[in-house]
Amino acid sequence: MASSRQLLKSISSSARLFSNHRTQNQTRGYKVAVLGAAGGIGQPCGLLMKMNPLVTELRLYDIAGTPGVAADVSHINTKAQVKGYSQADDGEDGLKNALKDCDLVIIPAGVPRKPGMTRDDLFKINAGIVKGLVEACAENCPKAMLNIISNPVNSTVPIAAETLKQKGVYDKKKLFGVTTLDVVRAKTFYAEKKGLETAKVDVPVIGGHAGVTILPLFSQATPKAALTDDEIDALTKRTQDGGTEVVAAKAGKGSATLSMAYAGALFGDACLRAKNGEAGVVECTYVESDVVPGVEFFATKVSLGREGVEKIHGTGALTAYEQAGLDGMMSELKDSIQKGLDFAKGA
Ligand SMILES: NC(=O)c1ccc[n+]([C@@H]2O[C@H](COP(=O)([O-])OP(=O)(O)OC[C@H]3O[C@@H](n4cnc5c(N)ncnc54)[C@H](O)[C@@H]3O)[C@@H](O)[C@H]2O)c1
Ligand SMILES: O=C(O)C[C@H](O)C(=O)O
Repeated sequence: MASSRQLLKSISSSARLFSNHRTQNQTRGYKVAVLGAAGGIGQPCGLLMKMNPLVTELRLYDIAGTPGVAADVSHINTKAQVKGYSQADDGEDGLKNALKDCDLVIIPAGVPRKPGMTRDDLFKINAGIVKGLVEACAENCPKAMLNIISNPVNSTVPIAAETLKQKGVYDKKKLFGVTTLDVVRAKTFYAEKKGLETAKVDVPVIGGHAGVTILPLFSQATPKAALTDDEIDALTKRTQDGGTEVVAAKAGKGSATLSMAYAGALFGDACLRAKNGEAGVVECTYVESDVVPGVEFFATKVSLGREGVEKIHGTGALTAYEQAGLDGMMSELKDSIQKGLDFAKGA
């Protein structure tokens, strides 16, 4: 068992995940808000963003409960100043003040799945929550990068895009659906299967974030390891069903929270590093894209820069199995995008 000294050492070296680049770039400080900050994802995500040296102000917003979360997180001895805002304590000003001039807004607000539900079953409640929060972002921090975690991501990102358009502040370079957890899972499952060092593994995941729309590209995984067709099929299905695996294991107590907070903090950090001028920041993310004809939003590898999306990469060469996966997701992805756009347009 690790001694507490070893444990602390390992936590601080994970914290260096967030700080390796800072010797080369002049470090600026950024204002970051987490909306839904008292929730299962919001609390650990707030904690991880408090550990990020690029964050100077961390605003934690939820309907209720955020003053307690903020007081707790604020005692951690890193430089970010933490403040909690809630509708219950601050009324309408809570959200406004949480968002004022933010550089990055991370949104895990909304209800999670229970066993037997699809992500689309969350649309009824979460669509309105995301629309309302994005309207407030448009009014209070129109230049912020927005990281949308709330499900169904395939629809909530189009809702956010349309909402920002209606407010006259849409910048497609700054709106991201967070699909990092799919990448995290694909890397973990591939490394476990092939006995590889997990930290050195990369697996791109394209498409969207629900069932068959999640398409891991094991043909492009690095380091390369031989995989049989059956292994590829099993790894692909496990990645697509990763969220459902957690929902089933939690047996009615929600969906992935800790691994999502980790993934959300990694993606948030990538946005901040790019904003801070670090070169070569590339992440898979669901953005407005013309890589695949017929769908307006799609996840592939994206190079990030100071202003957000710098370059959207293509899918790369696909195997016949992957091409079939891409063809097979199109109608679901199209429908989910249209559903989001229609909702935001009030159609
Ligand atoms: N993108 C992904 O990969 C991914 C992964 C896991 C979960 N999720 C999604 O993230 C969302 C949150 O999951 P969770 O487990 O944290 O749920 P949770 O219920 O534990 O927390 C959600 C929080 O959002 C808050 N909230 C609701 N409406 C709000 C509003 N209008 N303003 C501010 N806060 C509001 C709630 O009060 C609650 O504290 C769900 O929709 C879930 O499906 C996405
Ligand atoms: O599966 C869910 O409902 C939550 C999330 O989208 C996940 O992939 O874990």
